Amino acid sequence: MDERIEIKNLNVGYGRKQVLFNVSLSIKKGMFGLLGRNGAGKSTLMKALVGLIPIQSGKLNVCGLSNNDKKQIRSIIGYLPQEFNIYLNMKVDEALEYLGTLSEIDAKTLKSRTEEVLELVNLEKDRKLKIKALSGGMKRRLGIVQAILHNPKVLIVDEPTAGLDPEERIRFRNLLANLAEDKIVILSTHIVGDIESTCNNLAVLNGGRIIFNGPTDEITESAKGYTYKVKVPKTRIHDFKNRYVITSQQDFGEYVETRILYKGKPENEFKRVDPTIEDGYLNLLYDIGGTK
Ligand SMILES: Nc1ncnc2c1ncn2[C@@H]1O[C@H](COP(=O)(O)OP(=O)(O)OP(=O)(O)O)[C@@H](O)[C@H]1O
Repeated sequence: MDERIEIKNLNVGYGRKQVLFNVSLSIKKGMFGLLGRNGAGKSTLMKALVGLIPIQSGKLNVCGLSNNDKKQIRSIIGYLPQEFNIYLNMKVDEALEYLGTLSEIDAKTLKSRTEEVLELVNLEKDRKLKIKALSGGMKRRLGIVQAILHNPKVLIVDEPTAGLDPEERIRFRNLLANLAEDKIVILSTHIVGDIESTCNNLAVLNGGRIIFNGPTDEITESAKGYTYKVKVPKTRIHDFKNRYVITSQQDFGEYVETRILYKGKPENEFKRVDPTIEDGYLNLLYDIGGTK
């Protein structure tokens, strides 16, 4: 079976409100990042892929299955929605048994698969805990368990690291990267760091349109030659902020060290630096010309 997701000229909306406009993407095995501001349409795209909302027009093909084969598509996709809060009063193992049965996994396979996956996400010792007693990070890992119980070819995770502490965030990213060795994993997020450390390819969605689709390095390169560090005296900072796109700043008392994106002729005190993926992303989001 073809291990690719092909999306062509996809249009999706809610009632009269159109949210996705002519989205086209080709996604292959490994980790793929979908980056965009809040409200850009990431969750809508994820839901359309899983078949939870209808598409207005366009084509979807998931590993050889077209969007008309909804039931079959669901059987090869695992999905962790943004809000994952199921069966709070059930114990971890009870919930998995229930979910596995709903997915029509036979009892013997379910038992061995549950063991395997709980171990993979390091929750094997917590199987007797009630779901409401799990921490945010544990709950997210349980979310992955329910999504991969039926061993899908595709795993879709929507904003999975929001609210996690740094250690749990790294653990979660590594887990996804391991899973991506033999699956298509789509990670939707507005956190640039999540993409930077795990995804070789990404798309940026802005206002329901794809504004970038390509290798992660390429987005970083887009800000090359336009990224500067500038030490700005406190007395000038207000005016400076009005003129330039500041991507970060650090206060050193007498002066503020800023990082800016700027395409005009630099001033003497501008020190050119190598861009990060965040600079590249912001360069795309803002239409950066000369000064603001
Ligand atoms: N059920 C719905 N009915 C009507 N409009 C909706 C619905 N769900 C989402 N929208 C709208 O669609 C647009 C895209 O929302 P979506 O949740 O897909 O964005 P997102 O990129 O996932 O954002 P976030 O990171 O905040 O979840 C927003 O304007 C939102 O208000």
